Amino acid sequence: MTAAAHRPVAAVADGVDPALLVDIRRLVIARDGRRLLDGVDLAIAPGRIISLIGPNGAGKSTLVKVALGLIAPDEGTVRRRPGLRIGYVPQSLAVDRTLPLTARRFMTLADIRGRRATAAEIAQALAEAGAEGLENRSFHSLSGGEAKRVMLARALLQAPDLLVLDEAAAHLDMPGQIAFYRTLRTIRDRRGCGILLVSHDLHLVMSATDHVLCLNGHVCCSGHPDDVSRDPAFLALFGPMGAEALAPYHHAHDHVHDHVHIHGAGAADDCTAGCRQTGSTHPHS
Ligand SMILES: Nc1ncnc2c1ncn2[C@@H]1O[C@H](COP(=O)(O)OP(=O)(O)OP(=O)(O)O)[C@@H](O)[C@H]1O
Repeated sequence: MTAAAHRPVAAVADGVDPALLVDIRRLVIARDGRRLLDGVDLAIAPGRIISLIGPNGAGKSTLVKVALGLIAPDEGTVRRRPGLRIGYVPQSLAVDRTLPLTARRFMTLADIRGRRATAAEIAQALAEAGAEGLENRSFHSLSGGEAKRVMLARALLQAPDLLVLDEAAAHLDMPGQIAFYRTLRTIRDRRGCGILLVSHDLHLVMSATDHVLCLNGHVCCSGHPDDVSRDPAFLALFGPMGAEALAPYHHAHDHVHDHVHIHGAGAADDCTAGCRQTGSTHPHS
């Protein structure tokens, strides 16, 4: 964590919705004279699953770091609900394979507000994450899917108001991804927590998400998955394969990009074709 992580973020004086877990407005993050994020709004309410999608280098991880409080905004405001508890599930963990480490030990590496988790709490969290009975397994022997669920269980120990998952379904096969997203929805339903996902898996993201934010430095489009899937900006970014992965959607764009996007296979050369911004994730906008 950098020194910037400890800098206080600006508070929004007016129009604050105290129910929001995270409230980001007109965010600018600039590095080396380049705006990595430009004018981004993101509001995360309890009980909502929000997915960040976008091509490589779109700023998804940067936005997550801002939401987590690891990066302070250069412009704009970031407000987190006072006392907000965040559970973070990384894409993967680099754990020294020479270290003997059971799943239980792994889960106690982080304190729960100054104390160690009890065996019962660990068992309960593992069960909720769909990793029941893995306590005594070597962490290194777990499959990608099992390790992901143990990391989710560890995040649940924090009784999070907000779960943040970076590349939630990475390293999981299709059945594993479907099952994992189903687990996330169950957790959301049971706990009422907000969930912020970063994912490259358009199909699953769309099927499991309440709200999608399509980033490419700025918010290209956002809204319900059905709507985003018909947005010309989305189609320009992700091309025919993206269009196939998603239901058609309606969205008007009123800005024209002045830069070329990084695209996946089959994508258009850029998203100047009708890419005009009207979308916002913010209920106040
Ligand atoms: N500290 C930094 N200094 C300069 N540039 C940075 C810094 N951090 C990130 N970037 C750049 O900002 C852009 C966005 O990076 P970021 O990791 O947020 O994208 P991403 O959408 O998560 O990408 P990916 O899908 O490839 O993981 C990239 O071009 C990256 O090189």
